[in-house]
Amino acid sequence: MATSASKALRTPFLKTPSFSSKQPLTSAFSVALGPSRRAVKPLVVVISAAAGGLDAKPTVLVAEKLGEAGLELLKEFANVDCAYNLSPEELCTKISLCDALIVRSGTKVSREVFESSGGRLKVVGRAGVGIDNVDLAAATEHGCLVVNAPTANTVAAAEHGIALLAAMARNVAQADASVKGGKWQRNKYVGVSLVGKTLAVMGFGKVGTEVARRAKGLGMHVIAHDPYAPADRARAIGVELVSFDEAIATADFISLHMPLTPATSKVLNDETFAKMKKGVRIVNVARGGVIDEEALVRALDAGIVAQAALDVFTQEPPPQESKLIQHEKVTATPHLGASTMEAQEGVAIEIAEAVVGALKGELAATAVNAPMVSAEVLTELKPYVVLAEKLGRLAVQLVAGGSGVKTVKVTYASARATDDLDTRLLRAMITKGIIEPISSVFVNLVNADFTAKQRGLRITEERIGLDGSPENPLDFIQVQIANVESKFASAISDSGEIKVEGRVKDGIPHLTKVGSFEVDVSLEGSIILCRQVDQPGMIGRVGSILGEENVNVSFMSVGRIAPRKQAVMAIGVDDQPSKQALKRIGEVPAIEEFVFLKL
Ligand SMILES: NC(=O)c1ccc[n+]([C@@H]2O[C@H](COP(=O)([O-])OP(=O)(O)OC[C@H]3O[C@@H](n4cnc5c(N)ncnc54)[C@H](O)[C@@H]3O)[C@@H](O)[C@H]2O)c1
Ligand SMILES: O=C(O)[C@H](O)COP(=O)(O)O
Repeated sequence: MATSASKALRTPFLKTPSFSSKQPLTSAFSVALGPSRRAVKPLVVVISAAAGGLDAKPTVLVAEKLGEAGLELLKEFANVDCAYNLSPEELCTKISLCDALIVRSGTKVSREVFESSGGRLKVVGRAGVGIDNVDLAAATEHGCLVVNAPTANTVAAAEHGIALLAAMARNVAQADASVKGGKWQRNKYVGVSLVGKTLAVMGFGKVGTEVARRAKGLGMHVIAHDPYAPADRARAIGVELVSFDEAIATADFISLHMPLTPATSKVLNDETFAKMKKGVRIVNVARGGVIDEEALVRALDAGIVAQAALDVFTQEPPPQESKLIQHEKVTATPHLGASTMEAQEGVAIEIAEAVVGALKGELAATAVNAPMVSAEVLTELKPYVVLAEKLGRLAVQLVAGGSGVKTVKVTYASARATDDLDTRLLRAMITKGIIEPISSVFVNLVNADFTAKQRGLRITEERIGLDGSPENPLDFIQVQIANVESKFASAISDSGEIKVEGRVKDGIPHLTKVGSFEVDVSLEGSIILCRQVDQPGMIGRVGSILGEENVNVSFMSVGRIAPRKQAVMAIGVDDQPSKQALKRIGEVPAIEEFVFLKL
């Protein structure tokens, strides 16, 4: 609680916003391996999640079958509730008792799920790649981290794609059904060869790349379309990246490997089927929604598409009477791409480690809805992260009640090149520091920008380039709040904003400027700021009041404009002073205003 007195305004102990008790925010890294197996180390920020009390274990709801090794890992750290085939209503009811949720593709993690969690759900783990069944916007708005397991099922999906490609080309499934039906139709099931044929891989990511590699081994000519894939990665395995139109117009086989997004939804439709080579064959192990399924039935009937092999469907399971799955030219499997023993074991371990790591606030798995910050950068920024949050907390507590905080300017002074200083984490922590003391909202790296925007808080960032050694990422951080009045008038800078500035010294964040006054107090415990007429004995007088009131002083510093003129005294205290102690400080004749700020 911030408390202040301004003799000029005669408003001692202004009522200020209270702190809500929230779970602590800790930072963690996560590590993901991309298709090139290069380590990418995204940062995630999650909350220790023992909602049942400090010592209670967190609860993880596993809503779809997960490999045993993953469950064992989870059980070492959390209470694990395996509850499969929950209805949406049952999931919403259960979720309020859970800190983490693990799903595969069969569970819709809708906005209602996040709303029903009452803020307890901190991590959603998707045991697989596709996160189209998770409402990411809702997760972000609720500060819930979403992690996935992006690498463990890549090979399984690619192998299933190749299996479908070959099975389709040689009518394996249809011929098998025919033999089991007592027939021997050798002429009916004459297939087509793969060798020498052109395969268009649509989506040249992890699975697409592995499919391309394998198809080349089968002697196919492989082209790929992916607007975001680097050409050199394709070239390295002898694949040419081409436009969408060229890919679909020249391919004998098309294999789909892009995510389902607004841009890829129904990307194969009447119009695009019409541009394909007559007799093209299509494999889909990506997502059903990338194909307009009714248009595919028309294209199959018209002979534009000779055959399709589908592992995924718009609706899963598809209705039994679906013309598509009943079509004799269609081979269908029930979303089996990731379903190998090896992949499921790998996915289970990958997601369990990610979720446990996230719940612990340690190294966690891949964050889907948080910015990526490398592990090295995070280690380096750690003390500045603390500084950023504390400066935000200080600045907002200096705002006079009734002044709405709308515009915040953050200045980073650094000798580093602009592209060598990632400030997203710092901005998120300043946002947290500013918003949390004045609301009941929980802010973390996941929802900081969203929460600021929602509250109409505009945070602008500016860099001051310094000469000198770029050894330290930052020299100082300055937070300014414009267009507000302050309950501590001395915090207003010459240009009219509340201004606080801080530096990291020996790994400890320090407050080094308030308004136009230089101070130096470590940002630990709480702070009392006093403006006084500079004169001998002030430190002693305030110090003895605090001593008599049993408040331990950790630090004291005086910043003044000139000897015997106005000065600001910053006092670091370990304990919260009583109202009586603050009243006595306010009664010291030379003190013109003071404020108590909780960090
Ligand atoms: N059937 C299964 O069981 C199964 C298993 C694993 C993955 N999948 C699905 O396969 C797909 C690919 O998975 P991944 O691990 O390779 O993902 P990935 O992110 O590594 O690759 C996806 C690629 O698609 C590209 N892309 C995005 N938009 C595109 C567009 N408009 N056109 C073309 N390319 C586009 C991306 O640039 C990326 O390179 C996902 O939809 C995933 O859910 C299915
Ligand atoms: O996106 C994925 O990882 C695959 O579609 C696998 O989904 P599943 O975990 O439901 O098998």
